[in-house]
Amino acid sequence: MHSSNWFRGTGDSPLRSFAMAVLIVLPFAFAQYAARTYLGFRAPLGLLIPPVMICVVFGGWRPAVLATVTSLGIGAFFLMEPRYSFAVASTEDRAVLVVFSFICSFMSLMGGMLERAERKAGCLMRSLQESEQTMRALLQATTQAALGVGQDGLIRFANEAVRRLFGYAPEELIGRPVWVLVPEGLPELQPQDLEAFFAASRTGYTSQVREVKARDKHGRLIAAEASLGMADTPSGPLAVTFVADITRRKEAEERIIHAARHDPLTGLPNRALIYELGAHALVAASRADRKVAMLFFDLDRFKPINDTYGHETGDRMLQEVARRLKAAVRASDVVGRLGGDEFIAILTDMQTEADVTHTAAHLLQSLGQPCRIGELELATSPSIGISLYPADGRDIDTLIRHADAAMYHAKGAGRNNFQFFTAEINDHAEHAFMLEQRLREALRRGEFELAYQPVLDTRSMRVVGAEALVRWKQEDAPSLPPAEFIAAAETSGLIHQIGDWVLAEACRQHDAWRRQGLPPLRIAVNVSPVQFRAKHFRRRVAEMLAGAGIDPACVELEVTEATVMKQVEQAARTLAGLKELGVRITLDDFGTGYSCLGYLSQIPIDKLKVDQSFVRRISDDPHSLAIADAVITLGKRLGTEVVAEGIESEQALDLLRQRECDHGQGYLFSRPLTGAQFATWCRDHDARRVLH
Ligand SMILES: Nc1nc2c(ncn2[C@@H]2O[C@H](COP(=O)(O)O[C@H]3[C@@H](O)[C@H](n4cnc5c(=O)[nH]c(N)nc54)O[C@@H]3COP(=O)(O)O)[C@@H](O)[C@H]2O)c(=O)[nH]1
Repeated sequence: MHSSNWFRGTGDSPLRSFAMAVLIVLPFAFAQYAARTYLGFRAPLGLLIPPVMICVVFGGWRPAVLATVTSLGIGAFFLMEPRYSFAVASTEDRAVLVVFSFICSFMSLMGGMLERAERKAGCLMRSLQESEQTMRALLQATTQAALGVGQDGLIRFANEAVRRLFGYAPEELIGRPVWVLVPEGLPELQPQDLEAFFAASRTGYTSQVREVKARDKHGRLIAAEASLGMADTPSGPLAVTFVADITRRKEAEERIIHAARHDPLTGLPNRALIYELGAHALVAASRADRKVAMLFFDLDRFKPINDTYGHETGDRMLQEVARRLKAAVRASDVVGRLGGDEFIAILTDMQTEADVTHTAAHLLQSLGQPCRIGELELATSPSIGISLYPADGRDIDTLIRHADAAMYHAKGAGRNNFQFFTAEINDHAEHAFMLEQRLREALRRGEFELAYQPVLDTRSMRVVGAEALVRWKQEDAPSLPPAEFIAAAETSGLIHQIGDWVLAEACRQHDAWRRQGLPPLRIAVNVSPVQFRAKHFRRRVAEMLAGAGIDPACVELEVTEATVMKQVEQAARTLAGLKELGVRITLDDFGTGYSCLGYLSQIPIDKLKVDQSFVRRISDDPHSLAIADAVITLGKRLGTEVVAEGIESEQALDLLRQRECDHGQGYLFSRPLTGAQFATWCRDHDARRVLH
């Protein structure tokens, strides 16, 4: 049967043709519907099926299709007379139509799936392209040089910023080994370690940041920071590195580190660096079985130069000393400044003590030469203490401590000389060290107490005040007088805490006497030169007074003449600050040594205290009497009160009274007493006075 017969066959009518067309289109429409419903998209390929099938069925291939269908046995089912047959088609045509519909559905389905796969692939491709473009744009936009390095160490990727950092065009770097850029400092990018880096990344290696030394095209070394990460690419893992130039940051860091380890005035190593370099020197000496000498320098008469000619001159002198010190030792030796006028030289690689002596003598000679500073020619000299490694100590701390002790010995031996540390100096230094430890303990345990010596009006013999004198009451031992521990407290700096305690305790006792009904009194407190020169002394006094709630006018601070004389201008400022607080100032030990009276008008004082060395001899020694006389007269001229200490006899008291010395204190009246004894003594004294 061919197509024309088929059209002309049974029931061959427009209606039959229409029915055939509907039957062909229906499965196709169904397939389209199914694809859209269940797969969610159109199947455009299915559109080709109807015309193809129509050609097949109605064209010359119809017999072949029928034969195939029949031979496959499918046709038998359809060739059977169906119970419900298509009214418009022959059995063969029905079979053909069923086969068509299967093929149609299958093709539509396949077409749909194909289309879906294509669309998915297209989407993936587009997103890949997008992310690659984004990545490229980001890598190009960043100011940091970005490199991609393969497992073989070759650069696979370089962004535009590499040009700025390394001087290479990006394309110049592609394919070149990364160690042309990173010659040192980043082990992961060295040939031998690169493999290990990649291996580590496979077992969960996380990104890291390293500081590296990189090299640019011109061989210049750059301080850089490399952030390393790992990327999986189709061609294998890639070490992705961002490299930032941190030269400026490193320079700033180095400046900060340098500043932290060097003395700003002389540029020499400071204490921290001296310890560090010294420790290295000791290790090296120990390996080579050599000696190291620690030289501790203190400049003689530097303070007066500083005070007289000003800090600028003093600073220039210290710079000159630093220069001479450096010039006099070898480059391998260490020269540093501990602070103030104290310098250190660590002489390494010494074989004998004679070597050290030779260098010390040379340094003494060099530093003793006058310094020309502007118009001035100023001379200082060093006192040098020397300790040796390993004999005098095996660590820097001990060596410096022992050299310092030897330096004090040199000062005591007339200055401008050097002294080696000895067993005798050691004993002395150890005693000082032990005393310092015991003082700390004493402060912690509250072992200090105050004794109070009455101060009387020489005319009326009324008690006008008390001088507070510190004592150290030791367990199972007699109390120690201040002469035994004040110097050690000053050296160790513990005097600040002790001084604070003395002032606070004296104020507390003053308040207690007031409450007990004692007449209004002034309380005198001794101030150490170390306390007086401390930066925050005024503030400390203000806090103490405020804490005690005492009327500041009742407090007399006793400062020695020597303390004031050492730095007159500075002392005058400090005294003026203290006066602003409302306290009174007494110049203690007046007449002992300095007696440069010209400065007295510059400083605000309320009282002069005639030193007890004159008062005790006032009746036997005309010279002492003359001095006491002069001090009292001077006090009158200056409008200050005058107090004489150390009055031990009626005779001395009479002489002082005759010269109108205002106040007096001494064993004639009373030895220093406890707070309670003082109150009783005052009452008894008043009673005796009334009776007389
Ligand atoms: N920084 C501080 N220094 C203090 C403090 N307390 C005392 N000191 C100073 O210690 C030095 C010795 O003092 P001290 O052993 O207490 O002796 C004082 C008196 O006991 C003694 N004195 C008093 N009258 C007489 C006397 O008639 N004869 C005699 N031989 N000695 C006597 O004099 C010392 C008082 O001296 P001064 O201070 O000059 O008035 C002494 O220098 C104290 O300053 C303190 O808390 N902090």
